[in-house]
Amino acid sequence: MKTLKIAIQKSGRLNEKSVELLKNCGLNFENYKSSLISPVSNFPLEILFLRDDDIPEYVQDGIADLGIVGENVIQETEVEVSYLQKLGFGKCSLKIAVPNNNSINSIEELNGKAIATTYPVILGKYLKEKGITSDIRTISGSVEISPGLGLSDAICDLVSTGGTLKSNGLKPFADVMSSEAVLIGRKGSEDEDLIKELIQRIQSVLRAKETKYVVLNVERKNLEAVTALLPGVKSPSVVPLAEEDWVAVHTVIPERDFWDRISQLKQAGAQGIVVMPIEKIIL
Ligand SMILES: Nc1ncnc2c1ncn2[C@@H]1O[C@H](COP(=O)(O)OP(=O)(O)OP(=O)(O)O)[C@@H](O)[C@H]1O
Ligand SMILES: O=P(O)(O)OC[C@H]1O[C@H](OP(=O)(O)OP(=O)(O)O)[C@H](O)[C@@H]1O
Ligand SMILES: [Mg+2]
Repeated sequence: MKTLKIAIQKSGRLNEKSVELLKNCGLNFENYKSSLISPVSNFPLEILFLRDDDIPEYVQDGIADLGIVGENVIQETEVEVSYLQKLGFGKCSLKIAVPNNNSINSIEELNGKAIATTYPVILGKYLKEKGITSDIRTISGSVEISPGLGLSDAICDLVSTGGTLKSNGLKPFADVMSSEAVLIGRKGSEDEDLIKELIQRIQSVLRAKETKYVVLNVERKNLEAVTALLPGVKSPSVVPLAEEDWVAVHTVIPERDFWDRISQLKQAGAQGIVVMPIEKIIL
């Protein structure tokens, strides 16, 4: 049987979450990064630990069948790959930022200005679309210090909390793109059975993360009001309790509006609400 290869980041922002996701999919492997390649003992898969910048091309060229990498890196490397699944971590935005005391107030004022970035391709396309010509200065890291050093008037870099911008006296100015980690595959790989199986496992883990398992007690006379608040569930399980006229309801609730839903359930008569994490949801 064919052995698949999946490329993940060796170390950095996406490494831990990528390893966690694959382990949650029931894949057994040693996380020895020094070996750079780790066989999975219970699935025909090998894990390649790489610099994130190299992952899109490895996948495009078929050296790896799959990869986990930020959308920003895919756009920057301009590869032809299939986007198979958004993964919900590594969320950040690529932004243009300027020094706090800077007088740049509109995007047009970036004309003729120097912008330092590690994302010259994405920034170049963005500026072109806006009809702006700036001097893009490509550097490989620590972009935020470049205005302070007199190397540029503005920067274009990834932002999540905004802490790095703030501590370098910069303010965000324009959103270029938002990004998160995604599973990518070689073009056409989505039709392969082993890849379909892996995607299905990943989706079952992601679905479970978005949902909580809830057990609550309710008096029969309030059962209808309580179940009316659980529209997403086909048919919650209703189990009789030793105490007559009382039942236990087992259901799942989306993480998104969890606390709102819980307070509505309480108002409708739910009591003794127990909430449990879900490991996987397989449709
Ligand atoms: N502050 C952040 N918050 C959330 N996600 C981020 C943040 N910064 C970067 N990312 C995402 O994580 C990815 C990896 O970031 P990291 O800083 O580890 O990259 P790197 O230094 O280029 O690593 P490598 O050594 O693999 O080349 C980025 O491409 C982006 O998609
Ligand atoms: O908005 P914040 O939460 O402060 O995050 C933004 C910072 O995170 C990333 O760098 P990282 O810390 O990954 O270091 P690196 O550039 O050396 O990889 C990015 O390049 C920013 O510098
Ligand atoms: Mg990198």
